[in-house]
Amino acid sequence: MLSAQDLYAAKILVVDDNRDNVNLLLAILEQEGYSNLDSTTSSLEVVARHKINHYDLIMLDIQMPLMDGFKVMDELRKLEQDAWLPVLAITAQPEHKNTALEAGAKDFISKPFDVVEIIQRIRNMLEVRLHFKNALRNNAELHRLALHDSLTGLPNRRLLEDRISTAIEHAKRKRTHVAVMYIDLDGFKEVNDTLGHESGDSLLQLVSERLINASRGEDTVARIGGDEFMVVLGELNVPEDIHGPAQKILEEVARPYLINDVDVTVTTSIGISIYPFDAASVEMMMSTADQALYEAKRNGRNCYHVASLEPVANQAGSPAAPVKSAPPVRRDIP
Ligand SMILES: Nc1nc2c(ncn2[C@@H]2O[C@H](COP(=O)(O)OP(=O)(O)OP(=O)(O)O)[C@@H](O)[C@H]2O)c(=O)[nH]1
Repeated sequence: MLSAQDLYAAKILVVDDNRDNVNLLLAILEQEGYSNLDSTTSSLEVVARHKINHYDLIMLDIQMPLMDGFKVMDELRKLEQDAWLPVLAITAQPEHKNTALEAGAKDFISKPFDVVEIIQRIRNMLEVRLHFKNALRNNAELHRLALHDSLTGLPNRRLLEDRISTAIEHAKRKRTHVAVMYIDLDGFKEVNDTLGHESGDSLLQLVSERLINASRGEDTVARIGGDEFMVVLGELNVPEDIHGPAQKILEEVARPYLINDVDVTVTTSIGISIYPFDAASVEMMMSTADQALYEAKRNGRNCYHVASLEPVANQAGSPAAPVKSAPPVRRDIP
């Protein structure tokens, strides 16, 4: 819903080469309660100012020297390609009214000014403009929600698949490697069972932050459900480059968390697939990483397993010691 506060805070630009007309319109607007007002007598300034200020309404005189209102609207339309041109044309010439509407103005006011009419037309236009802006904002929010996990704000599976696909395309062109890490917390169910679901949620949020901190800005960290996350690392020069990030994630996640004054520790297991060795498609990358995760769990948890590589034996009696895969055998990129 649009509030009176929203309406009166709308950004309005008054453009007329006659300073008296500008002052009169500003006085009418101020008297009505509008507080975010700007003005100019130079039509040449309108586009540059709109670029910076994104006005909700531009009251634009049509007959002006150097650049008339029609030319100004031509330029404004280039800025507002998918949007709604917030122009209220001002004209003394009856024959300009239709032309102004055809040129993109949403409405017009005539000179000499009729104050009651001006106030109503401004209000009508602003209502449409502000509803339009809200709709755009809501659309953007819906789009964000469709692609992100609501608990952690991380990309969800849908966005993740897109990112893996882009990373593979990039790697094909650059002849580099992509790694997909399938990350699953060890014994997370026990946290829920002993501390409650809310603490479990907090832990998932804190783990998300740790994963982001342990990754590069260009990597994608996603939550794909429950206590399962994925990290996509692009532009690996050699497959061996995965050992550092995997080890870092194991260590970061394993540092203690303070949740409602309780120290909580949790470890994680990671399955890793590497393009182009393990898989050439998004689905295969994810399912191969899943199988590798199964191996990591089987190997004692708190470790990572790279699908294409053979793991070395777990260090007996030391659950905290990660099982590392053997150094990879170098293969040429197909
Ligand atoms: N708090 C919380 N719990 C969740 C959420 N989604 C799933 N879970 C719980 O997370 C647990 C995940 O199950 P598992 O992966 O089998 O649990 P685990 O103890 O980590 O098992 P391992 O991976 O074998 O170590 C289940 O108990 C789910 O109920 C959530 O959004 N919040």
